[in-house]
Amino acid sequence: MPAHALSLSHVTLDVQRRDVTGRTGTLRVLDGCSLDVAAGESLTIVGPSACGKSTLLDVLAGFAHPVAGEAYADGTPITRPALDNGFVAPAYGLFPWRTALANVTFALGSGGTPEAREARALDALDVVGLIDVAESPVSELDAAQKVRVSIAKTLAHDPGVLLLDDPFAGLDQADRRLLQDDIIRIQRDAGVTLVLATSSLDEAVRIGDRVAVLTPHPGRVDVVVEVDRRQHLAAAHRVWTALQAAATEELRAA
Ligand SMILES: Nc1ncnc2c1ncn2[C@@H]1O[C@H](COP(=O)(O)OP(=O)(O)OP(=O)(O)O)[C@@H](O)[C@H]1O
Repeated sequence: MPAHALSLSHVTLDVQRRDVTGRTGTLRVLDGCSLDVAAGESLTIVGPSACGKSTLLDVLAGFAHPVAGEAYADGTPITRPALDNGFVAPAYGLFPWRTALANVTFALGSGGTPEAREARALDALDVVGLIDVAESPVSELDAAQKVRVSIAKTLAHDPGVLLLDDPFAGLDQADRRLLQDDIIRIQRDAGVTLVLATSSLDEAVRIGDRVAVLTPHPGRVDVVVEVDRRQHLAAAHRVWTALQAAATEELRAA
């Protein structure tokens, strides 16, 4: 599948919330967010907790719908989830009693022959480095391997886009590093457009060609920092400065 270009144009999104007294109210989660991601580019999103990173990914995945503005894939409005708009579901979406191979094959649905589905699933498991444990039940895999199965489930659909929501949170530092390197390789080899939300500044700068910094309450795209690989530290410093400014603003507003 060719990579898709994504864009958000002045996206504003509200959710209905119920407070402790049972009264419902409207919370503005995203406010006028605009962002362009070129086909084949890798963009990471970073920002303080609850600033709207997951919601922004949900809009790109077609799971959440703006009250104003629009999200586009290759210029076409994103109105519902599409399989080639590959959202990587968290690892807890796996069937633990099934093998890694069965989990990935199951995710492919019923199209084509069982042999063709199995071949695609094996290819995807090979890409994420799990061919040797393809026949192991997911319950026997470690946390990092479970994340890899989740990525394989999405890759098996040959998506034009990979959307990842803090996929490596909770993994230890070494596994996290290995998975970061792998996602960089997978994105380059497959040529997909990658959008990854993360709570880690280091991860954002390592993976992204550009890093979008979100400010909270409501979520706004504050700055987008271009990452020059030769000037890695300079990019990290610019993202950190933007994050500090967002945190200071939040403290003042509180
Ligand atoms: N469907 C919903 N119902 C109620 N509140 C929601 C809903 N979706 C998002 N929110 C609220 O919107 C805000 C932003 O949530 P979101 O999960 O997008 O932020 P985030 O940056 O991904 O957070 P974190 O880094 O903690 O995962 C939060 O205050 C959250 O509680």
